[in-house]
Formats: sequence, structure tokens, C-alpha cells
Amino acid sequence: MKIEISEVANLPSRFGSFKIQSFKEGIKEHLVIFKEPLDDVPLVRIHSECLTGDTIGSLKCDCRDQLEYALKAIEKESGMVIYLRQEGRNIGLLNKVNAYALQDKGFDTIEANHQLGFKADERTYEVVEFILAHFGIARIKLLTNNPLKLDSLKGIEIVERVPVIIEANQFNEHYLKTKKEQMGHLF
Ligand SMILES: Nc1nc2c(ncn2[C@@H]2O[C@H](COP(=O)(O)OP(=O)(O)OP(=O)(O)O)[C@@H](O)[C@H]2O)c(=O)[nH]1
Ligand SMILES: [Zn+2]
Repeated sequence: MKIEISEVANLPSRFGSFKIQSFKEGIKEHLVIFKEPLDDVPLVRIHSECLTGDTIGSLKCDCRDQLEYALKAIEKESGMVIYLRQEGRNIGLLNKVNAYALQDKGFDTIEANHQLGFKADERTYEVVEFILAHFGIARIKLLTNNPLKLDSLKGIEIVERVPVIIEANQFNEHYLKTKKEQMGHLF
């Protein structure tokens, strides 16, 4: 797939002063937020879009806390957040809301995806390899608790996994438990 690349622009934010660049893959306009100077082995967070969490502040998941954690971390030590437009583990917003409606009836996140005909996780990460290659990065420290992500990046050496440490709340406790017990997340 052809990827269109924007210019680099400044982005002052409440978490620090960053640079941004967009990588457009079909209809998905991904964003890279970075803080220079980038080390040879930079700290990288691959964040999946979560409109409900990142923007609205939903407490059903840990996405916004993770995003803020990552932005604060790269402000401190430089690095990059790759913000991928893979809403709802790539099932899209409408389907995620339908999954939430099923969760209201008692299904967990995985069961709800299955009920809708999706895998538990429909994400792929080829564009990340493209983006890192564009920056000349072959080795990274990856900010994640997700073992699937560690296995998904072919051609990128993950020198270190840096955990994302977030406190649970009463609404996402079950979500985090499912991630740990059924999706192998490393908490
Ligand atoms: N289908 C679905 N997607 C969800 C649900 N809750 C959050 N998401 C999406 O899950 C994605 C984030 O994935 P997570 O599994 O929380 O975290 P991760 O990115 O895999 O792992 P970390 O790197 O450790 O954060 C975002 O795209 C959210 O929109 C849900 O109940 N159902
Ligand atoms: Zn979320």
C-alpha cells in the first residue's frame, strides 16, 4: 500500500513540546508524535486509537492513561508515540460500541468481539515497520504490556520492553483482568 507522508510540524502540548508527522495509509491517517533527539535505541509507544478513552475520558479501558504515560515518558527521555488509527483493536468505532453494548449484557471484551464475528484483536503492525524505517530506526525500547505486539514487529529488534504502569479503576478492573488472564498481558 502506498503511504503518503506529511511534513514535520511543531506541536506544543500539555505534556511537552513535540514534533508531529502524519503517515496516511489508505483512509487511515496515522500520527507520529516525537521528541528529539532520538536515540539509536529510542523509547517507542505504539498506541491504538481509542476515541472513547483517549478523547472522552472513558473509564472502561486504560487507553488514555497509557497515552498520557507515554507522552510524559517521551517528554522526559525523548522518543516517539506512534498513534495508529486502529479504533477498537481495529474493528472500528461503530463495532466497538456494539461490543460495549454486548459487554453491558455481561460478555467480556473477547466474547463480545467473537459475537460480532471478529477476532479478539484485528490489528496488524506493518505500517509501524514502514514508519520506523522512515526514521532510520531498527532497534527500539517498546512501551507495552502486550506480548502480541512484541511478536508482531518483524525486522525491528525490541531491545527492551518497558512496562506501562497504570492504576485500575472500578470500571476497567474486569477489562484489565481479561487482558491479563486471556490475552497474556504482562501486568
Ligand atoms: N474491540 C474492543 N476494543 C477495545 C475495547 N476496549 C478497548 N479497545 C481498543 O483496544 C485498543 C487498545 O488495546 P489494549 O489491548 O487496551 O492495549 P494494547 O495496545 O494491546 O496493549 P498495550 O501496549 O499494553 O497498551 C484501542 O484501539 C481501544 O479502542 C473493547 O472492549 N473492545
Ligand atoms: Zn480504550
